[in-house]
Amino acid sequence: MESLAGRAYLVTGGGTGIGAATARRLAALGASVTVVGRRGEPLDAVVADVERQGGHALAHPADVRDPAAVEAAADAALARFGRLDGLVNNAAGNFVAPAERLSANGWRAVVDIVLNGTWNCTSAVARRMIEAGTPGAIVSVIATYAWTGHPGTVHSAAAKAGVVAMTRTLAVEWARYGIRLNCVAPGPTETEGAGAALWADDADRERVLASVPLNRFASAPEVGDLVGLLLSDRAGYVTGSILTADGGQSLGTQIYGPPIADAAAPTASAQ
Ligand SMILES: CCC/C=C/C(=O)SCCNC(=O)CCNC(=O)[C@H](O)C(C)(C)COP(=O)([O-])OP(=O)([O-])OC[C@H]1O[C@@H](n2cnc3c(N)ncnc32)[C@H](O)[C@@H]1OP(=O)([O-])[O-]
Ligand SMILES: NC(=O)C1=CN([C@@H]2O[C@H](COP(=O)(O)OP(=O)(O)OC[C@H]3O[C@@H](n4cnc5c(N)ncnc54)[C@H](OP(=O)(O)O)[C@@H]3O)[C@@H](O)[C@H]2O)C=CC1
Repeated sequence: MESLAGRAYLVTGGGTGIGAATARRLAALGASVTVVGRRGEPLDAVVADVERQGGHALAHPADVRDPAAVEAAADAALARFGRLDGLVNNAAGNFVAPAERLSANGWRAVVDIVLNGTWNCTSAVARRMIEAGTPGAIVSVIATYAWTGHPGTVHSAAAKAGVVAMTRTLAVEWARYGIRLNCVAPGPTETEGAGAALWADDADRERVLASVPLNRFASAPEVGDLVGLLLSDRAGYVTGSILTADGGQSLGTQIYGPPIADAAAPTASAQ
């Protein structure tokens, strides 16, 4: 099993869903975690949880769209834990809107959080690591529609594609500092945020489920595990890569022969 003992990471969107599960996972692997998000309350709950398990965590409310607030978050993490070994870019905003009805502000809100926010955090954390001579790793949580596209979420698809290009560019540029950058691309994952934004009713959920060959949603902790793996030394030769964990969704569904639902295959479990 990988270990992150003694290391310190910043996790954006660390108060809910995949971000909270990731923060808990990193803490369980021995890392100190600074969780960042706009609302203080969910961040505090994650910190309390980590501390109950004997770990170390800090809540720092900040909007990733605000470069000064992100700089302050990185400073607070350094001041508290004395080092920064990397970052998880997990904060995001999303909603379904037909592109022809998407307002300029709607586009800007999502692209600012996902693309500019990722840059603000990546730049703030990496500059401090470079200055301190600390090698480390950055993982950004994207979505497979960064390369397939996704009708209904053009803002998010375009922004996540930008994060992929940023990751690949900086993986080469910052290799000389020992900083690895990778992405995790989860498929539909059971979280309140995604549920509200993307599959608000049963019919939507069923449609999403039917698009996944493994026929289930991912859980937030299993995505958090993969982030932990990519941050760890077990992935020490992995950089500029995308780890897809989407139950096969981006490969499409069977269109020839009988529908998969008619076959007597068991439902895949999380084990
Ligand atoms: C495979 C699955 C992949 C999953 C990926 C995920 O990311 S899941 C993660 C999911 N988790 C989350 O998404 C959690 C975080 N999400 C959020 O904070 C919000 O959803 C946010 C992204 C809108 C940002 O909030 P904010 O306070 O910065 O912004 P604001 O409220 O001021 O609005 C700005 C503009 O957007 C407009 N607009 C908003 N909604 C809709 C809509 N449904 N329809 C149309 N338009 C909409 C709104 O009208 C306004 O434009 P206007 O009227 O001025 O022209
Ligand atoms: N769930 C899914 O099916 C999938 C999710 N993903 C990706 O996983 C990541 C996590 O999503 P998920 O856990 O599902 O959803 P959540 O809505 O739970 O997570 C989004 C987090 O981002 C934070 N956030 C949003 N805007 C900002 C901002 N401007 N500044 C700082 N923090 C912000 C939110 O906290 P707050 O509101 O307090 O700021 C929240 O904690 C996202 O990158 C998403 O795109 C990818 C593929 C599938």
